[in-house]
Amino acid sequence: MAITTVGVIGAGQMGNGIAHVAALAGLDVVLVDVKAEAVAKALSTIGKNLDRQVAKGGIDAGAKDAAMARIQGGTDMSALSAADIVIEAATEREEVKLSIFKQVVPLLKADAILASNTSSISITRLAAATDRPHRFIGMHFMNPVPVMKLVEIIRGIATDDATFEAVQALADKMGKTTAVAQDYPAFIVNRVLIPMINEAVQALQEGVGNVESIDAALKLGAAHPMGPLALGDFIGLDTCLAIMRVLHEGMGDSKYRPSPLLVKHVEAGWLGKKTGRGFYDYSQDPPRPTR
Ligand SMILES: CC(=O)CC(=O)SCCNC(=O)CCNC(=O)[C@H](O)C(C)(C)COP(=O)(O)OP(=O)(O)OC[C@H]1O[C@@H](n2cnc3c(N)ncnc32)[C@H](O)[C@@H]1OP(=O)(O)O
Ligand SMILES: NC(=O)C1=CN([C@@H]2O[C@H](COP(=O)(O)OP(=O)(O)OC[C@H]3O[C@@H](n4cnc5c(N)ncnc54)[C@H](OP(=O)(O)O)[C@@H]3O)[C@@H](O)[C@H]2O)C=CC1
Repeated sequence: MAITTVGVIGAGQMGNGIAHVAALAGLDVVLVDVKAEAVAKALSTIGKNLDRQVAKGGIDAGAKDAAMARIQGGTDMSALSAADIVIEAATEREEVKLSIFKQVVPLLKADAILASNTSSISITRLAAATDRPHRFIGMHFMNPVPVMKLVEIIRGIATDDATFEAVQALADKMGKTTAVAQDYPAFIVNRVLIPMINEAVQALQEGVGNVESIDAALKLGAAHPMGPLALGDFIGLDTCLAIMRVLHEGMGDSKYRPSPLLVKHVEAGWLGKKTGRGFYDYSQDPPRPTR
């Protein structure tokens, strides 16, 4: 099945990145969110990120304009009826995703693929709540989507071969390399990465180091491009906590216990870069460590 139109649900940091890369790959994109402001912000971010690629000589201005023209943004879910595949990239909460699928499934083409960009939630369980478990799959992009090479593909227990092959071909067309993960809590990347971030928060809580020393230690001592606390802020601390909770519950092992300091940050609404404060204060330039 040839995919020419991609629907994206959720115009946050991942949704805008997925729309950006799909449009640049020559696909038509329908980007929907519950809030018109989120769609407007996403379109503006995509424009800025494409400008950056033009300025660096990666693409020409014509390619930017053509990509922008291929993206139709809005709040009307019925626009997704044109899509050959819909990639759900809304907030990492199972009840949000389930309510989206309930609303969207009746609008889709009979043979459309439904994919979730979930960071951690069972693909089999999400698929079972739709009318098409065989055409449901995990298509997990990494942040920032225009930069990171990987797409993790997660098959649910019912995902058929045609769906898997179509999604692998789509990832190729979008210039990504794929890694296949089995459907266990948080799959591969986040099974390893998010407990590392959680451990850095726990080390901060215990006073093993401060924000600056913990991030410097991993950047300079283990060649990570960002320190774990800056990376947590970049991902979103709400998303990190949601993933830890899925791991904790799904594996039933106390080693995945979320750090109480991570919980407190989320309770305070200090979700990281997207809210202006996390382990760093982003109102300062450069961002200032908060502890
Ligand atoms: C939670 C999950 O479910 C899964 C996940 O995604 S986990 C998170 C995975 N991501 C990571 O681990 C990211 C780690 N960090 C990095 O790789 C780097 O710090 C970074 C790529 C984000 C920034 O790199 P940097 O060298 O500090 O900055 P900078 O030089 O400005 O940018 C490098 C390139 O990325 C581009 N870029 C940076 N941020 C970007 C963004 N948000 N959107 C688009 N492009 C971006 C820049 O234009 C630049 O492009 P060129 O190479 O063509 O020049
Ligand atoms: N952040 C990351 O590094 C990565 C995240 N992911 C996954 O991608 C998904 C999105 O994450 P991310 O982009 O960071 O999150 P964001 O918080 O940036 O964006 C989520 C968007 O979804 C919107 N939304 C919420 N409910 C609905 C709904 N019912 N219908 C349509 N849109 C809705 C939100 O609106 P509002 O703000 O109004 O709630 C927001 O605009 C999550 O599943 C996450 O786990 C995957 C890889 C990396």
